[in-house]
Amino acid sequence: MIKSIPFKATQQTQRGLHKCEPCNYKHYRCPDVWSKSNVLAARAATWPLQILSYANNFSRFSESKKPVSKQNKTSEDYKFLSKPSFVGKTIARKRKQIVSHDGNVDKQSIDESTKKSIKLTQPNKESDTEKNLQDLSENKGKYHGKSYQDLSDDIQTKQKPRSGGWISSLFKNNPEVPRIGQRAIKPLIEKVFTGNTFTDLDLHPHSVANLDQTLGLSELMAVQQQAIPVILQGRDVLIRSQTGSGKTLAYALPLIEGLQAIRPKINRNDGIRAVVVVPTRELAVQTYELFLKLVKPFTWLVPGLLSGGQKRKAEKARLRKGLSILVGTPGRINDHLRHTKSLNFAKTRCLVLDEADRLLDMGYEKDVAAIVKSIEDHNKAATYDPMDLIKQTVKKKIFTDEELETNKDSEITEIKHPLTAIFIGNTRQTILLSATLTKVSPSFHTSKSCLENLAGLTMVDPVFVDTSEGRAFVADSLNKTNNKQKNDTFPIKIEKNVSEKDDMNQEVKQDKQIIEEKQKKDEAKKGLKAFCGKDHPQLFSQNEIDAENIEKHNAVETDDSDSSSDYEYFKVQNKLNKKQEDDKQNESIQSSPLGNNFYEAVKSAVTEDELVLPATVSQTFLVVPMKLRLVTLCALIIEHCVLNKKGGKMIVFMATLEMVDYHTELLENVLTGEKVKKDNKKKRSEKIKKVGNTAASDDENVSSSSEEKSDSDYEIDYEAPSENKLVPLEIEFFKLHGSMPHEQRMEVFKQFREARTGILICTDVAARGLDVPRVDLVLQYCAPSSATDYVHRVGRTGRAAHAGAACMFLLPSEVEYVRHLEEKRIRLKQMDEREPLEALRALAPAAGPAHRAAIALQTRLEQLAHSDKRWLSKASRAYTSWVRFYSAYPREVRCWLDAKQLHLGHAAKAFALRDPPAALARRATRDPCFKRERPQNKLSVHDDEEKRRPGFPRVKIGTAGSMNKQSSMHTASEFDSGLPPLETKKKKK
Ligand SMILES: Nc1ncnc2c1ncn2[C@@H]1O[C@H](COP(=O)(O)OP(=O)(O)OP(=O)(O)O)[C@@H](O)[C@H]1O
Repeated sequence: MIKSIPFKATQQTQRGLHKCEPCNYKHYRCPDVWSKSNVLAARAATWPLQILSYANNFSRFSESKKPVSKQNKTSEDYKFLSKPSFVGKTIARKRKQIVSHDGNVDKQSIDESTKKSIKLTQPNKESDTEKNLQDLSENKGKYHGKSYQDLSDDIQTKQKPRSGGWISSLFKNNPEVPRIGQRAIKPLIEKVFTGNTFTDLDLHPHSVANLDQTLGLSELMAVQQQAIPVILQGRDVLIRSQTGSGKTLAYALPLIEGLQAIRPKINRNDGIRAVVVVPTRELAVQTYELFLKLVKPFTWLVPGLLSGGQKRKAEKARLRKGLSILVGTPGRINDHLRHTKSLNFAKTRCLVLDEADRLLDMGYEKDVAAIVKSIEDHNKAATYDPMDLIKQTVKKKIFTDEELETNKDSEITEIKHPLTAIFIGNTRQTILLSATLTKVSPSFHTSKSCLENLAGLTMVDPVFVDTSEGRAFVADSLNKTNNKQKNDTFPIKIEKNVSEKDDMNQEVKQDKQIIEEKQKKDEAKKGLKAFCGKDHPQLFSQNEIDAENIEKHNAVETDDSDSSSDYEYFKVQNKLNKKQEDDKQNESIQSSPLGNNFYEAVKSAVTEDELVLPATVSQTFLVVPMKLRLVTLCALIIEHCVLNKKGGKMIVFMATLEMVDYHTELLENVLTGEKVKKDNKKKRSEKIKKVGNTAASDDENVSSSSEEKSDSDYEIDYEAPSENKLVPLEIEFFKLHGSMPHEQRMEVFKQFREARTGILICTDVAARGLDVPRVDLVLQYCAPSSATDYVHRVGRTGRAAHAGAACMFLLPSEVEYVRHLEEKRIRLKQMDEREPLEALRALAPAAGPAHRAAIALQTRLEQLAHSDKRWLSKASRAYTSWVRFYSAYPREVRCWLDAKQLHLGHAAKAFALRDPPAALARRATRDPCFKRERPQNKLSVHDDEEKRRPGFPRVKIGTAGSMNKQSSMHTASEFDSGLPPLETKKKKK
């Protein structure tokens, strides 16, 4: 018999003994009905239903949760709480009271009703449990082994889209868009073409003819006019010239000129004479292709390519056959240095680092250092001659015009260019190039600067070629006879007042003394330091040059570079010059024709952190609230690629490869109706199949149709409200990022180069060096990590003096980033962010005004992103990767690109997601495909790798590589060599 014991809150209840709801007993756990397993089973069976009903019942649920006002409660309501001795967590429930008509509690009826309720509830609960267990067994297949995330994703994707009026929050609660004016910045201008032709240079006539016939080039570009003679002189050169100004040809042409002149003619078995290192595979291919074209008249010169992703075996075979010029990425070259015996640099006399600032950054420093060291080691091993060492004849010889004339009868006259002599001699030439070769590279924040931290490179008396107007023209000073003529083309305005020199105050004199002491010290070392341009006698007053000095200065030494003292030297020099500027010294350089050009050039071009962009590119930015970013991007694409009658070609830069993958697929499906097309195609083919299978049994048909029906219940209805109907457009999409398979990467690059119109969505892998014709718009969907990255991205348009446009998306919180760019003399104009949305009317003509069209588009984007689990996980991955990227912006730009300012809920909308950020992060972290991005520069000489692969030389160099770990995280995968990763040691169980 079931006994009713009136429940009392005692000390025991505090310890866990509590009233059991179904049987009204007080015990720890009900032994028969509510066993733990039963409770769990019953709960599990009702999960999906609970979740489903959660959304619909939310409002009711919240209503029922409304607190009961205290005033309506009687003392009876607080029956068990009134006990003064009770302090604990157990909350007494209000027992059902039966109140008689006169208002008193009817105790007898309580007992009866309690008995009744026990009698009634006991069997009911049992039957509920049975039902739950039955449910569970029925749904076992469906929900078994599924996590909460899976179930919630199921529900998300199977929910039907809402029919009827769609209330969108797209234009609500957006922050105000600030309008910031433009500062009066005068951007630096560079002249692109000179008006001179290739025939004006001392080049082989076949080369000139080939340029005209194969490449259609006849007019010289500024950087070519300045750099080619200097390189032919055999000098070490640093070349800084704006993007798309023809730097590749500026070094490739003289290299071939020097090599073709070697007599007897070299052949491919003679060994690699020149090595060109570039940061990305695409750039390597592009450079290699240019060399192939340039060597056409000189068939005995063979260029070769070593870039990641290709089969190592094929590359080995190519190396075995022999090459004269090697173009490659650092990782791959290093790999072959370790594994391919036939790769030997014994005869390498020229090293070119294209995009040098990048190569000496991003952790590549080690790879470059390893290449430099290999060149030196191979050279030493090949030229080991004890007699040579005794004679100490290893020195660099720079031939001047006088020398060439006076030694007419000697063997030197047989060599047209000193560069040829370098190729057959024992010294080495180093050429560094970049559009952003600045002394204070943004990624270097130590006292060591970019140019002083050159991965073990030694540059002897380097010449700095800078083509921007108003800056010194170093190459002129090399050749006295040509000086005047060249100065006419590029006037130098270096101001210097000799008369006032004597009146310098004491401080300046002291500074001067320091410099002199430094010079003496250097002379005492009998060698020259890299970048100590003032030490180069040819660059200063001609009277001061004597033969002995030249001899001294030209002697190559092997002392370690004392970069910190160099840095002091530069500082003092700066101080001096500022002083001189303040004093308004107005004497022109013409008064001293060979003034300290080199020093001035280095001072103005290297110490100032100013960046130059082609004047033909119009630069703008749009401040777009987070929620509107995706629709605005679509609008710009439509405006540029569809509404533009000429047909536009554009590049969109995004932060991460997950973003590139997701956005390319999403936009392609929605804007071109790819998904609808595919679905229709599928339906049609299914129909055809069905017609063909009329002989199939009726039973089968019935079962299949029922299956179809159940599936279609969850399908997204693309025919939904006509207002939301989008017109499919003709746009060709391409994508490019570092994690794509090599073949696909090359194919995309090739296709996009050949395409007349289209849109390339990519990471920063396409930011440097790529020369894609007819790109007329560069869109930066995510702000770049530095001003130099901005320059290189924008530099993909407006190449070779063609017109171009660049646009950058900024959030209202990021708007001050423009000021940062202005500090670097980059000037951008703000555009009205509402204007591009008008283009969406072409996509959704039925929607009416632009904002309705935007809502229709956003709805469709969200529908697709939630159409199945694959889409959901892709979207969540893209979102999470972007959040991670954003929070890892380098410190120097973090004050403008601050992750704390982000509204993550709005950001989800920009990825066409509806979930709250926490749910998105949860989904992404549970996704097995989504690994935390790690640097994949597999062939870098990391310390741990050295331990695993003993024998590979460890190169001690500066710490610049590690300085930029964060930014390397963003794009490290772009520099993957394509080789399988090193085997990791398996942990013992
Ligand atoms: N003398 C010339 N006349 C006309 N076009 C030229 C000339 N020299 C080079 N070009 C063209 O200019 C374009 C840009 O050249 P290149 O890629 O060498 O530029 P770059 O300075 O290396 O650019 P980036 O800094 O972006 O790497 C190429 O399409 C090339 O064919």
